[in-house]
Amino acid sequence: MSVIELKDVHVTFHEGGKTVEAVKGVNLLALDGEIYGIVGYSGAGKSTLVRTINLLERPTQGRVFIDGEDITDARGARLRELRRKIGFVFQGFNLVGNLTVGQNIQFALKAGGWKRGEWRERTLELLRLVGLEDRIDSYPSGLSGGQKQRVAIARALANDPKILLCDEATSALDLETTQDILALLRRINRELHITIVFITHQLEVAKEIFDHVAVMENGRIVEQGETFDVFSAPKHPTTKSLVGRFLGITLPPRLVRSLPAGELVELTYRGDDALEPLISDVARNRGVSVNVLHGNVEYFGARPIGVLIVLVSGEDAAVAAALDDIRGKVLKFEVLDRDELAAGDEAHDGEEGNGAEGAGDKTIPPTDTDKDNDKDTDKEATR
Ligand SMILES: Nc1ncnc2c1ncn2[C@@H]1O[C@H](COP(=O)(O)OP(=O)(O)OP(=O)(O)O)[C@@H](O)[C@H]1O
Repeated sequence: MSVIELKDVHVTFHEGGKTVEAVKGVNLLALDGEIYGIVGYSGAGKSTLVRTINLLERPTQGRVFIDGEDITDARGARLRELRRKIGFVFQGFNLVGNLTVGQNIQFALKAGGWKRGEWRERTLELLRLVGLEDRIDSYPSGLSGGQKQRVAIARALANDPKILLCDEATSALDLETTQDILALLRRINRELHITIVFITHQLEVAKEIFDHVAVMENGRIVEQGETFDVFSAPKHPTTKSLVGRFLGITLPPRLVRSLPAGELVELTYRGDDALEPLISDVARNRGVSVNVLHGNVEYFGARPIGVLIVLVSGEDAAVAAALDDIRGKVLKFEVLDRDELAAGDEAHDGEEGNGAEGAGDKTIPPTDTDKDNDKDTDKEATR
């Protein structure tokens, strides 16, 4: 296990007379044995940052520490030794096409100084770990994307690294294969006690395995913390945008146009908070009607975050009081602009279907509060 610390790291590229400040003064601390994730949109500087950890990219300023040792100036044999202890998994697998699976791994074993007589046994051990011992003699071209990534992971583990760096390691894979690779990485993290730094632009990956997450934007870390805390109450606009896109739910314009009068509100809440009783209480106490139009619950680790779109109707004063009651009880409260939603993209509307019934599998047609609350509870219970 290992602790990684970056102190005020900058990376500046000079290319064709242009200067690109890819990383601008990043401080980062990944603790022993955790899965530390970095998320951000394309071009934020994630790849450049993660590559400074094994000095594939040298900081133009700042220091890199592994287990308290300043490695920033490591070269020659010391650098090779460091790189052996820091495995790297790439988005594009980077397997050598004219070598078999076994030979790809043995390439790393040779570089790591393993004796030739040990290669086969060690290769089989690594392939067993990733569930591919029967493919030792296959060529990469005969493997699926997920299998190639498993081989790449086995290769990255060849020299018993203490740290594994994953650069968009699942971005080239479909959802199901992504889940398998994430489960494998989590097992490696837990069983082999390897600290993992994982960068991705996919929140579905981040929410699954990150213990700690840092959000990167324009070369800087703009927000970080425990994954659930960051995603359940995002503060920086970039985090809000990432989470909003991920959790985001939209109402078909045709449905919005057909709704009765009332305030349309989007509520984001911790899924383990009981929102349904609150909504029922508010509806009863304030004499208003609250219809749940749409709902989504996503799990971040083991903990859920929910989003509901509700329509609150009744006397103006009662609706205002009901909204006040709800506002303080949720993570995020946003009154939606009905006119804007109603004027939305007609093509999208058509795709989604003709109103509530055909409005996509996340949309719930307007019904009474209790019935919809049951649906939402069921949704959580089946996960
Ligand atoms: N070797 C390089 N030379 C010049 N500019 C570079 C180099 N590597 C990266 N950059 C630039 O640095 C910035 C950050 O790139 P980086 O790849 O680190 O971002 P990212 O968040 O990983 O995005 P992506 O997921 O698209 O790779 C970009 O503007 C990129 O064009």
